[in-house]
Amino acid sequence: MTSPSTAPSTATSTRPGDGPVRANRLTFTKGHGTENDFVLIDDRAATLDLTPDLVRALADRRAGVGGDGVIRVVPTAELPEGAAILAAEPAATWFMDYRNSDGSVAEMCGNGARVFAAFLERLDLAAVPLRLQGDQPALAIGTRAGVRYVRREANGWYAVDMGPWRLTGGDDAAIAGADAQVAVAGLEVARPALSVDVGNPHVVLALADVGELAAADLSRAPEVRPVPIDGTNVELVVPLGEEPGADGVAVGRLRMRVHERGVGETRSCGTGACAAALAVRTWAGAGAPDVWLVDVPGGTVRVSVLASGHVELAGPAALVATGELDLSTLPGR
Ligand SMILES: N[C@@H](CCC[C@H](N)C(=O)O)C(=O)O
Repeated sequence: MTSPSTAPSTATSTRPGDGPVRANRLTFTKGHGTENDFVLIDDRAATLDLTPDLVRALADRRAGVGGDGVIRVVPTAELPEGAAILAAEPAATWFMDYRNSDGSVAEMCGNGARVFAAFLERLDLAAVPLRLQGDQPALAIGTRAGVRYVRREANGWYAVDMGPWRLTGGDDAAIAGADAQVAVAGLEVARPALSVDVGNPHVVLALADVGELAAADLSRAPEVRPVPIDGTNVELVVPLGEEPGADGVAVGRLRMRVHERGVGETRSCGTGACAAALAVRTWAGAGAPDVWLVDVPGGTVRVSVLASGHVELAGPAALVATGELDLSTLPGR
């Protein structure tokens, strides 16, 4: 993404103008960001009817390809929300159509945005006019939460400007440090928690130590009160203190597990890492670090609170396989 010449040109399995399905076989790529894994579909021709049933079948880990979600590349102009996105940013020509593994639609996926950028590079679709973020070239992408900008770092990580964030409960929640109660199986009492909106909804609760974090049973959805109307992602965090960053400025660190809306427990959640860092930073008060390393079961991501009022997520993205799925083998087809 730093320049068109860095985009790999191999394994482009769909020709421009083709749909992803030929002879009832769907071409897909499998990718992950810190083991939050996705089935990626090149639908640049916007011909695929990505129904909830098809999403569930693709994401099925036994009868399908398997993934926490499905991500479709589609021209932004083809989406109902596309006109508003393109009016805000004409360079956001490609839209990340993200679906949870249960078939539901979500506004945003942070790990998915990095993997989406890597997939656009693989497809040679990332050499669109790049926008400057500060002095860095960045790829603009359309999402249901609005335009997002992705840039490549020297270490190969992708950094996503995740846009504005807010504590859902406003100043009162910031002062109290909580606006919800969450009961988690395996933990004895319900805990106070802080709701954070980073384009999609999150509720973050702090646990005493890594022993408690390990004891939490996330095979069932935590019970959140008051019940969020649209559901929520829930992050369990253990703050691990501060450490010196590369430039000598203190960096915060925390460990996190997550139960994702529409999925279940996953090995990483990018928006969840942002929400977790923002909650822990709020609890820590004035002088807390702006940069946080978030350790998740699938690796580590970096969250930075930007002076612009946005939050940035950085981490790896990997494309691990490309193949064809025989759609006639899927249930109901
Ligand atoms: N894993 C994603 C978040 C995906 C959406 C989420 N499950 C929701 O329904 O809001 C991430 O990396 O952010």
